[in-house]
Amino acid sequence: NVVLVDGVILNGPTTDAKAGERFVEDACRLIMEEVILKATDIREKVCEWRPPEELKRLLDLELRDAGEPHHRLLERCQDIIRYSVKTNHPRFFNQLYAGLDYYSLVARFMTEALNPSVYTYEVSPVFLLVEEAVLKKMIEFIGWKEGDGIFNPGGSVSNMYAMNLARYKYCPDIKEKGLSGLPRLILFTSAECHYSMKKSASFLGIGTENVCFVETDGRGKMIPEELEKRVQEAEKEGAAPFLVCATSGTTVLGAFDPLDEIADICERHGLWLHVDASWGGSALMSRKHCRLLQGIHRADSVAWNPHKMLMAGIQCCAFLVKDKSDLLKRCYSANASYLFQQDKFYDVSYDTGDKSIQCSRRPDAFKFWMAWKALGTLGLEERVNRALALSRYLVEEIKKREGFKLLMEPEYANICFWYIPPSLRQMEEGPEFWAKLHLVAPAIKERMMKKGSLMLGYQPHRGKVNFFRQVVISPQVSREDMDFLLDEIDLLGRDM
Ligand SMILES: O=C(O)c1cc(=O)cc(C(=O)O)o1
Repeated sequence: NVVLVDGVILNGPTTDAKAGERFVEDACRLIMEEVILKATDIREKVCEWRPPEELKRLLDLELRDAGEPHHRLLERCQDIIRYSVKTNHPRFFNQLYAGLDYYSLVARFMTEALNPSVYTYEVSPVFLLVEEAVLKKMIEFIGWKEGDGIFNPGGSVSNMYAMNLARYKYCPDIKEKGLSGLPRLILFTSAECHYSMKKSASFLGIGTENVCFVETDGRGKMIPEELEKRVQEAEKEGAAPFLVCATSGTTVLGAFDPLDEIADICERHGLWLHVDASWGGSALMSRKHCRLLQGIHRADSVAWNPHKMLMAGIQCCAFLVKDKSDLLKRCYSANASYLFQQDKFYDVSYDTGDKSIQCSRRPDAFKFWMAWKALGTLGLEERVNRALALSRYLVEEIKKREGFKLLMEPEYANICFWYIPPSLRQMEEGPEFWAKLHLVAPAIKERMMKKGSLMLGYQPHRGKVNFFRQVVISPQVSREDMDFLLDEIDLLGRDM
């Protein structure tokens, strides 16, 4: 007997599971062949550049009334892969993330298929325990005996959490009473800090005018004496300093702030110390390089993104808090009765989702856990050490090559340099020289993307004209790739 409600047949399932399963199998085969097997093949192009208007036509993005047959969908999947940048490619150096970790990729496949939301133990028993285990281990590497934390959708969100948590610690009433009646809160960070400091200050209603950008030295490191001076000035003005955000591994230069000296100042003035180690935090896994973050155990909170140097797959971002009480939960919880029932049959302290500003949340810790489980701490340490050794190799090669000029001696995996084409090499380094040099990197970048041979970031930075920023991360990158990088830039730019 057919059951009809509002003209809809309710008997039996409607989706054709068999067809769907076949589509999944075909699509997985396509992904294996077109992405994974080619991911590290340097004969493949890093990108298949097309201008936006042309790409819109090629992809036929319009959504229509009628669906499309599977064979047509598979063709579209092929196009989408073809025109997507191959961030796994050994010569993708464009961002602070790169490369393919096979173990974290499997974790990503699994969580996409399982599709959990990490708010309660009842829905995500495994992934909540995985998150707890990973946070615990990361806290150990920071040097805290215990603490708290949560995985966030981005390092910017972690920095926002830190700012809000520091403010909440400073005046807990804000959660209920809001901003009215607050003193003029001031936070301090370095002139090299991540742009999410400004985003966070505006988003949280602190105001970007109340972010004090402390001067840095020639290598991009915050000057403690300058910080002390700015804090005292703010106190004299009757403002309310509450937070210092230091950076371990700045975005462009890869600079590490002197954390011990900064922590001394925070202790003296009773300020929350947040360390944005989104990029540099991974050096904590290396016994050789962890000294870059000397003093990080004195921080009140840390942002650390395993999706960067440790290749856990975008996004994988931990926000860690030294306070082991339930400060994080008190600050963010809203006790939704339909998720965080207190009368459940199990220990509800495992329902950790209320520590987050999010409701639905992806199991991002699992990507990192799988890679860590596969490689071990020693394998991850080796990954960091190799990336920094390869960086050192490149620095020495640049020093040997005519036409390449380092901005500075790097501390980490960011190698910033100019390429000076032969036409400019005899010019005196005056305004005209710099004006002409400013045009070189963007032009070489255009040529490399249209050729698909390489992707490397460039930027102007604090008065310096456009320069390249090479970032070394992936174990699939070889010395030969470093040589290729310099050869290719010279090949693409020598006629400029
Ligand atoms: O997560 C990243 O890969 C990332 C985050 C940034 O803020 C900036 C950059 C970058 O400049 O490449 O990368």
